Amino acid sequence: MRVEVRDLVLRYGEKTALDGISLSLPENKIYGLLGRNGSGKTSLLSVLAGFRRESAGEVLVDGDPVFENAAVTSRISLIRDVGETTDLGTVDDALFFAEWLREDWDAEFARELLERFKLTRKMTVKTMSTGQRSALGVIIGLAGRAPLTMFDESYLGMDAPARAEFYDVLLADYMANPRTIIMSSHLIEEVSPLFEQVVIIDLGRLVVHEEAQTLLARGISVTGAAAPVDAFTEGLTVLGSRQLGATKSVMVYGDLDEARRREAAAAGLELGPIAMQDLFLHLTVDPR
Ligand SMILES: Nc1ncnc2c1ncn2[C@@H]1O[C@H](COP(=O)(O)OP(=O)(O)OP(=O)(O)O)[C@@H](O)[C@H]1O
Repeated sequence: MRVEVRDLVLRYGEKTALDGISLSLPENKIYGLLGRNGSGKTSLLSVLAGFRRESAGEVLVDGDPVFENAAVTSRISLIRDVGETTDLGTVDDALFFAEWLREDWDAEFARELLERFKLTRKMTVKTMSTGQRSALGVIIGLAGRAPLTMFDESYLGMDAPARAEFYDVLLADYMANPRTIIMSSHLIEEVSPLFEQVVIIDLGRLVVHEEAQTLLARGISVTGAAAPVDAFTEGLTVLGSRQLGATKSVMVYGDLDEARRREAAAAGLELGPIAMQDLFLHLTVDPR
């Protein structure tokens, strides 16, 4: 499903959580939604899922408004963080409910996922560990095959091997059954290889919406003797810098054409990539 958001504002009383976000997400891609704590990720996903009504602006999924539109919301799945499924009975009850809710539910796939994540149908959700509850959320999200599926940090409770398993399964299933997937996460380095496009929000505003590869290509570290590094990076958008003795490394954000790259080489400077995590840190404001 394709998502169009225009001038979206969401207020909680006096608090403005989303402050005029416009976004256009073509269908059948995997999107990463990144932002610091309190930047508005959960708020945005809640509005996209129709859990909350926008205070202003427009939210369209496949061209239709979302809020109180069952025909659209029945095809949207938002898997939130752990804990929200705690008052359900057993795993079997949770799966039964999910199957009833989701028209594209794949019962065989759900069975396979239960085995992969080592859950049994008899387990009582309330007494399951955090990681097991996360896994249940992930199973419901994957087997639901909703045309718009969103994971709001839902897999953070799982341990590293379980998360790796989730990423593998997600990618394989997405290839076989393309759909629009939005994932919010704090584990940027870990999940960023999955993203085709990245959306970064900060303080309720859109900071970046880019192809992941383009975003990574725009982040460049320039390393060498301090004086030529300073001369080369003057006028560029500098994200941060480090100096060790006479060697300086400056992170810049922008497009460097071939001529500029040759110029750097001629000045004895080394150009290198920046990790997604570093780009993220420097493109957003520390809320503390
Ligand atoms: N129900 C609410 N009532 C009042 N303010 C809220 C409510 N929910 C969220 N907020 C505020 O709105 C802002 C955005 O919150 P949101 O939960 O969307 O951020 P987030 O990016 O998902 O954060 P995190 O990464 O910490 O989960 C925050 O300042 C938060 O305090």
